[in-house]
Order: sequence, then C-alpha cells, then structure tokens
Amino acid sequence: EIPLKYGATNDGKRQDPAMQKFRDNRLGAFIHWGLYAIPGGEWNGKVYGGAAEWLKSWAKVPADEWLKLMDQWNPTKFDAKKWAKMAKEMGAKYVKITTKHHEGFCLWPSKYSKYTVANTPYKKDVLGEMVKAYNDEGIDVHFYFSVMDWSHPDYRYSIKSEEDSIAFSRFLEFTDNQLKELATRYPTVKDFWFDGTWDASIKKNGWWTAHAEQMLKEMLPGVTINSRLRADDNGKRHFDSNGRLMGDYESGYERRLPDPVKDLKVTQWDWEACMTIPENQWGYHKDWSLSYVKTPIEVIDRIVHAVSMGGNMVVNFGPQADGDFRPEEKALATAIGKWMHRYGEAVYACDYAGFDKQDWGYYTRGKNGEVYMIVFNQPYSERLVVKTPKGISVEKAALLGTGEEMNVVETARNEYNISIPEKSPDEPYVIRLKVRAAKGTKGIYRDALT
Ligand SMILES: Cc1ccc([C@@H]2N[C@@H](C)[C@@H](O)[C@H]2O)cc1
Repeated sequence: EIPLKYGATNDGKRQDPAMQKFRDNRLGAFIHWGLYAIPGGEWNGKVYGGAAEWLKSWAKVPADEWLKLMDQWNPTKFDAKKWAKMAKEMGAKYVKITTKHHEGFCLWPSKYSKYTVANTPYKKDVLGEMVKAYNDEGIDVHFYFSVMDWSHPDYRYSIKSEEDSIAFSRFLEFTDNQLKELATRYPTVKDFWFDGTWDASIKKNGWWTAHAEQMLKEMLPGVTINSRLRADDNGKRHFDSNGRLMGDYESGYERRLPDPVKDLKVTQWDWEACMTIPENQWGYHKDWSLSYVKTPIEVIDRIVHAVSMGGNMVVNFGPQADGDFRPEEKALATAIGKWMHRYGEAVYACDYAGFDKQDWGYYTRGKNGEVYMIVFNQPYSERLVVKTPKGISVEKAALLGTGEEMNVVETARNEYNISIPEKSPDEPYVIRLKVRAAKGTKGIYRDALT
C-alpha cells in the first residue's frame, strides 16, 4: 500500500440512497450548449470536421475574438419546459448540463467572470431555467464543469515557473468560487461531472482535486462526483496509486464501452459512459453528413450494453444557437422513449446479471432477481441459447409486453434453448427469465473423458 493523502475516499461502491438513485437512473441525457453552437463548426467560411465545441481550437481563434460570440447569444426559441418534456419523453432520468465548457462561457450569471449569459443580449439565467424545468419533470440535474478554461488568463497547462504557480493558484481559487456559486445557486444539483482535468497543471495539484470533491460533498450531502476530476498525490488519475477508484464512479468510457467478455472487471465499481450521435460531435455542428450518425437502435444497443455491465449511459444532445433542437435529435429522443416505455423494466434499476454474454444480445438483472434477455440479434436457429452460472436453473421465460410464454428446453448442464416469439416484435425485444438457485442437483449430465 502506498500511503496517500489525496487518494480514493470510497471503499467499494457507495450504498447510500443518493448513489443508489444515481445508479437506478441508468439513462441520462447530455446537453452540450455554449457559444460554439453559434458558428456550428464553421469559421471564416471554412467548415471544420472536428468536434464543434472545439472549433476555437481547430480554427486557432484567440479567446477575446471567440468570446465576442457572446454578442450573438440570443436563443429566442429556448423553452426550458419544452426541453424538459423532450427529456421526459425520451425516458432520461437525469440530464447533465454543460455549465461551462472549455471556452469559459458560463450558462449562469457568475459573479466571478464577465463571460456569462448575463452579459449577452439574452441576459437570462438559462441554467436556472433548465434546473427548474427538469426538476419539475422529476428529472435529476447533473452539472458538467470544465476545469480547463480558455477564457481565463490564469489558466496554465503546466507549471514551469513561480509565476505559473502563483497564477494557477489564483485560477484554482476562481474555480472554487464558481463551484461554490453553482452549489449555492442550484442546491438541487445531484452530481458534478468534471472535464478538462488532464493537463500537467492539474495532475501536479492532486490536493486541489481532493479538496474540490470534499468541498462539494460538504455543501451538498449525497452529491456524486466523477473520477475524471481526481488526481492523487502522484498525479495518478481516475484510479489512485493503489489502484482504487477515486470519485464515486468511473468516467472514462467516453464514446467507447467496455468489452462484455474481456472487461468484466468494471462490474466491481460504479461507472457511467457517455456517447455522441455522430462519430464525434458534442456541441451543435451544422453538417452532420461529415461522419456516421447512429440510428436509434444503435443508440439503444449502447444504452443496454452499459447497463448489462453495471454502468449508466448518457446520450448527448447539442442544442442549436436559437435554443431549439435539430430534427434528428428530436426524432432520436422520441424513438428511444418509445422503446424505453415498452422495455425500460430491463434497464432502469437493473444491473449486471452474471451470465456469460451470448450473441443474441445482453442480459440485465432486476432488483428482485429476475433476469432479462434483451435480444438485438435473432438467430437463424430460432433458438436463444442461455448458459446459466453453476447452480442456477431457468424456470420460466416470458416476452415483455405481451407476456407470451417462451419454451424453455434444457439442452445440457446449465444450458437452455429459449424459443423466439411467435410473431416477430420487429424491434429489439425483452424476455424476462424466472431463474432458481437449484440445490446441488447432480443431474443426468456428465463431462466427456478426453
Ligand atoms: C480530447 C478531448 C478533450 C475534451 C473532450 C470533451 N469531453 C466531452 C464530454 C466533450 O465535452 C468534449 O468536448 C473530448 C475529447
């Protein structure tokens, strides 16, 4: 054991009600909204294919020029109630909002920066309106916060001099002030998801990341904090020098997911993945033809994949500068919501089932021990193979929705064929298994001698 002052604080998964709610929520929506939505990936007549919220970087725009976009921030179509209805219809149980992205523009009227909504033609506290509207719909609100801030003269990528060190400590104080401001103005916030924490300057100040986590937890009992904020005494990030997860859940699965066979270690801790609809666009980009846009079923596959391994999934939306959503995102939210309305029982408050992955799809397990089969790939054999852990037998199988009983045929020790539905559901569907912990049945099966 390496002695650490700023290492992991939890020993295993948090079991308190606030963390249980975080976990049970399972499906979230990301809102990436900022000045970057105005140019939408184009600068001086050139369209950049990279992530739209990084356009300042791709087009090498100086901060003061970039921040002049504030003069155009006037989302006349913004209606927080409509946004909340959309999230509700999608079946998102929480929404993560970019309070401040790398550009430094604040969606709330921060006292500590002039780069805020208060100093735009629109003036209003859009963050406050969103928090209220989502909460009124029973949706939890999480705050995305970028520590790296391209608008702030005291930000440093690395600490190479005493001057750097003095400037950066001013920057960390500024950041503390903004975090306290957010926690004070919006006390119903349930989580802080930190980004922009990979630079050497932060790794060198692991103490501050531990302090920021502690400060927020003192101000907001139960609040959850992602692992990405954290660096330990030695600059180790996410997992400390003793391999222990820092923060309350791992936040490394961004636009990627753990392998359901090789990466089962992730089932030992809480984690949350996030994903984009195009290949890599978080902020609004005007041209989605530049990369592959996932279909609703491809998004649902990723949601179920995460839950099948004990994780959450956050699906990203990049609202337009006018405060409305592009049609593709509205259609996606509706499609996900339709599926979640029918089959959400296999997602919400579900977890890793402990069954070996099969080609037809994923397993999840509900709170009362029921096991769900979420079928994405129906086999030509018309038989869904289920291999149960030792000592577990399958009693019954029923199609969610119609309740149609599936045939359960034992084909070998701990192996079953489950029949497919009489009438194809024409969409990924869910079979609920009733399983039993069989006593030590010797059974009729014997292994081959080889
Ligand atoms: C290299 C890189 C840096 C930052 C990001 C940010 N994290 C996502 C959640 C978005 O906010 C993206 O801008 C993505 C890639």
